[in-house]
Amino acid sequence: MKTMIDLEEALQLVLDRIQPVDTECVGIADGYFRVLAEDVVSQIAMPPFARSPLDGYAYIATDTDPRPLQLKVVAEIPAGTFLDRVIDIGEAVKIFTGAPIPSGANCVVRMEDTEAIGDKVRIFRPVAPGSNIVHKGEEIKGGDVLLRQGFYLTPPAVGLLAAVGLSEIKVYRRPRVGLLSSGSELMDVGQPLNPGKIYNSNSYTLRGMLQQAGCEVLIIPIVNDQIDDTLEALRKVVDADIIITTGGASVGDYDIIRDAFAEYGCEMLFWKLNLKPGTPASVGQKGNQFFFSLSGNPAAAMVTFELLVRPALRKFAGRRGSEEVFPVKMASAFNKGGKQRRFLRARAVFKDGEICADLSPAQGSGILRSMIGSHLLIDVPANHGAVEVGELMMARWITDWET
Ligand SMILES: Nc1nc2c(c(=O)[nH]1)N[C@H]1C(S)=C(S)[C@@H](COP(=O)(O)OP(=O)(O)OC[C@H]3O[C@@H](n4cnc5c(N)ncnc54)[C@H](O)[C@@H]3O)O[C@H]1N2
Ligand code: MOO
Repeated sequence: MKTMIDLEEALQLVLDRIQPVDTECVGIADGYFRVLAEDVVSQIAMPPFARSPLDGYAYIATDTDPRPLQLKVVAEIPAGTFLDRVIDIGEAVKIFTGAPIPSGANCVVRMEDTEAIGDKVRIFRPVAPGSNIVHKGEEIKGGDVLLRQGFYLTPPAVGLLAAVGLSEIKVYRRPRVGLLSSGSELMDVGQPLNPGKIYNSNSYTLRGMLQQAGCEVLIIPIVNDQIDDTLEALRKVVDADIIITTGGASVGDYDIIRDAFAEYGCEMLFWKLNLKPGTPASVGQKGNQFFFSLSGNPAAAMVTFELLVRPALRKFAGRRGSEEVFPVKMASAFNKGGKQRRFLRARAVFKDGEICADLSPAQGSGILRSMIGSHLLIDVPANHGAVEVGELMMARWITDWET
């Protein structure tokens, strides 16, 4: 088994073996945060007809209209209706925002620049031909590919599906992820804390991150530092695509997770990443199931989730693209240079006209609070030395984005 490998090598080892999950059809209201399994082509234009963006009057403008211009009002078109008649020169139609432009009209003047006088309208500021018309298909043409296979369906993307009248879509099934917190010191919330124990927070943190990533989460009750108990727990989630454990990952006598994985029949792909925090992570595979062992330290578990598990989830879920990395200017310093590559948690702040990275004051791998309000992971290469204010560092977002 490989050990102490670079993140990129670890990702390659894992991603090369992952196949996307199968697909299913769902109603679009069940499509949020799912991944499209087909290209979506619009059958209709949007808007489906030329429409008015204003409340006002539609008429036939010329380049030589007098000021004011007086026209006869021959009809009214509230939104949701249409006028079954062509309008002529000298005529106007009272029209409301979102209503179809009547045949013949070539402009809309806004209500505020007009005055109604009986069945006439006086237009103080006549507009040029073509003014204030939203053309048919301005946003979407019939036959346009709206969204590609592999697209992560954000709320506006689901809105777009609705806008073109789609009620069902083909998506990848949600990856099923079993979540196991290992540690004899752990207790679940809802009971008084016993001596030497701590509350299990990792299951709650990771559960939410998995839900946001569009996964179905199977929570496995806390498991003691015992191989037999761990094996029994693993057998309960045989239909999970991925199993994530936290704790028991390092070198202590009670760090039994790797042994449990091996005894369960996993081929171990690697143990230990050459980075901090979260060094003792490992990944195993048994058939189509993948097993991620993350550090029990709460912030380390989150960071390695971002670096290692999230890209794997993307591939499982059928998503396109990969996490973006980009340079960001540092708004604060970090003096503890080290031999190992390190990912620092930072808040994205606006400073001197730029978005900068302000480091969380606590960077310990056990400090969960350091993740709250942190938006970025700053990649500090091995042997980089101190990180200085104003220095440009490579960063990635801590969250899920469509790409
Ligand atoms: N002799 C060595 N000791 C350690 C090494 C090493 O290389 N040599 N590595 C250290 C590093 S780095 C890390 S990271 C941790 C990883 O330890 P484990 O993954 O085995 O995690 P645990 O020991 O089980 O837990 C660490 C810490 O986190 C707390 N924890 C565990 N699970 C949860 C949970 N579900 N919710 C909240 N908190 C949790 C646990 O109580 C510990 O305090 O090992 C170092 N040691
Ligand atoms: O690899 Mo550990 O998370 O630094 O303490």
